[in-house]
Amino acid sequence: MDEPSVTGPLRDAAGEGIIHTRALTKRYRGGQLAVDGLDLTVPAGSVFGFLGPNGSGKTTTIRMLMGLIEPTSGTAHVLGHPMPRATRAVLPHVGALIEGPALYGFLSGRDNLLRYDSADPSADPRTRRARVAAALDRVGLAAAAGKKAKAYSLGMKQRLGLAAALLQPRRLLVLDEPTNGLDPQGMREIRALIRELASDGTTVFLSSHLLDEIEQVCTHAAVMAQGRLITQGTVADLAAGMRGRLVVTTPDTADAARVLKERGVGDVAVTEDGVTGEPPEGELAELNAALVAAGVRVRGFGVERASLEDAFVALTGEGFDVAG
Ligand SMILES: Nc1ncnc2c1ncn2[C@@H]1O[C@H](COP(=O)(O)OP(=O)(O)OP(=O)(O)O)[C@@H](O)[C@H]1O
Repeated sequence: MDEPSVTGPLRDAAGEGIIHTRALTKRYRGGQLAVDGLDLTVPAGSVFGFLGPNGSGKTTTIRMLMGLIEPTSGTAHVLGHPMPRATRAVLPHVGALIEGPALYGFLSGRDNLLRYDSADPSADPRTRRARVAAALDRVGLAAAAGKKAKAYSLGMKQRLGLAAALLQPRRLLVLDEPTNGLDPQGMREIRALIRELASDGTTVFLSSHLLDEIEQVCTHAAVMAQGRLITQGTVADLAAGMRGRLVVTTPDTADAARVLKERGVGDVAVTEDGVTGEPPEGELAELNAALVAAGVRVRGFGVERASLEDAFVALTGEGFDVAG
């Protein structure tokens, strides 16, 4: 048996990331190329957003990372070990919430976790009750622990799934669309919980098709489209790569548009309450002064930061118009 054992501190192998893939590729039997030559590096301690529209290959990638399916070609390392070869050694250090938690509706939240933990050969039965109580507390389900899971809201079920992932100390949490199907309040709660989990050093890898979710929660992101990696980096760098947009709020839109064009501003567009354009290379204050000198009543003036959505559209040439 040449399966590597995970002893001592798990490595961020040679600084190569908690997750590291090279040319990772999956072609399903039907011929569908779901993941195509993926090179992914997830830094230790990051909250890493894996972003892409439905069908872009996120779940397939996660299933390869977790050793659930074999890649067609390429390699994947998790915590410094090759997957799927080291699956049994690596998975006890990874908390995963993939495709919704599998719950028994007739059991209470607490009993679901007790049952889940007792199915884990690496879990110590002597500390089981205490660990279950701590995990329930962590996700804010202590008060509802005795309720049957079928009476839980979707958000509570999702929290219970997270609690299951937290029953043991984890180096890495892998969450596949953790807020899918939740209402805005439920989404806020799960996002706050993810931030909190990350603040104690756990690396979190989460997939999402929601750009604003990635912007709110993640330090790093990778963008997928049609099985291919479009870009990866810090969220700040991805958005900063975009130049943003000049926004002038004014009732005098025609005059404002004329002045901006005269001053060489590109892509000038009139909106309901003003004019927008490409940010100028030169001094912003001079442009503002020119508007005022031309009698334009300027009520707001500035460059709006580009969003990750702008970055995505610019990178892929597509909108990010996918429904929940
Ligand atoms: N078991 C399978 N057999 C054949 N094709 C598959 C299988 N699973 C996924 N696919 C296809 O592979 C592509 C990528 O799917 P995948 O589920 O990885 O994308 P995703 O980004 O996770 O999307 P979603 O958010 O909808 O799950 C899709 O075209 C999908 O139809």
